[in-house]
Amino acid sequence: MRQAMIISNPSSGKEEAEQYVSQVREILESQQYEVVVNETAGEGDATNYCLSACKDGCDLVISIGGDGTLHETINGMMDQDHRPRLGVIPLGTVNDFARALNISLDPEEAIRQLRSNQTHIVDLGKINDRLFANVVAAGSLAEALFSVSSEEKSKLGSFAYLKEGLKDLVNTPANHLTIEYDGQLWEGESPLFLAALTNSVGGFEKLSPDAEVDDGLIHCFVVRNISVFNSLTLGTSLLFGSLKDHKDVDYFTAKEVHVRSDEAIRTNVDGEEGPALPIHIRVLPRHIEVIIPEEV
Ligand SMILES: Nc1ncnc2c1ncn2[C@@H]1O[C@H](COP(=O)(O)OP(=O)(O)OP(=O)(O)O)[C@@H](O)[C@H]1O
Repeated sequence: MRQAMIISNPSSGKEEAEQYVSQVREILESQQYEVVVNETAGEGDATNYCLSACKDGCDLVISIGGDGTLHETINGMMDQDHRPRLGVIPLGTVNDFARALNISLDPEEAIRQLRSNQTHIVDLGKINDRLFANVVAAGSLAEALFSVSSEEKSKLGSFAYLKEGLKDLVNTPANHLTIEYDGQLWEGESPLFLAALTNSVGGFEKLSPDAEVDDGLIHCFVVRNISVFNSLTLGTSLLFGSLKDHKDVDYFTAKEVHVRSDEAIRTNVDGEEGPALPIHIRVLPRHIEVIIPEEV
């Protein structure tokens, strides 16, 4: 019999994971899976559960939770030769990974979509010694953007990021960054460096429109030191998705990126606090197979 593991975070979203677990279990059992359910109790649990799923040769792992739970889940697959197929039931406020794969943001619909026979083999990224599914952000503006509380995020959705970001943009100091990518160099002042694997960043689905989930590329955006005057147009670009064409933004793609600074700069990885600079990012092309909805 095929084996499936459900990893569910009872604290995600509106704390409604429990009611979805039985619906997911029902679908998997109807597909002849033997199902194990693991609820997370805190940080690291989803990683440990997924690691044991890899080691036990499990066929399928379903992550029920927000981007944080998904991030922890995929980290259980690090350095594993056997990586189970992945299903995603999004319960968070942003849900970038689900957005990028056209998985419904309505959990009940996403559960129905698990019956799909279609999968997509997608890239993952590695930052220092951990994996990421979506985005790495660094710089003072990233710190401002990602310091939004969960409550505020739930209330305002993606716009919370923008609201906080714009408020701080004018006063955000730039940091001196040195970015080496595929043998090239970018050096200068920047309040924000973004490295995206998918088109959806912070809930903005058009922010990185050229990024395909399996293109083997890291899509990098470096915001150059911006004047007060330009902060408004940059905000509009964040909203309407022309970030890479903005005159104060440098855009490039790479397979491998090193970012360093003499200043102490924290990063944000898939919406969670990440390592401080220096960072080494590389793409792991077509690394995991994810269940996606059938095309209609
Ligand atoms: N039982 C639990 N109680 C409280 N926190 C938990 C529990 N299990 C896991 N966690 C923590 O929850 C965090 C992940 O939350 P997740 O991102 O999935 O949901 P969310 O915060 O609702 O989503 P979003 O960030 O998109 O709003 C992780 O930091 C993890 O350590």
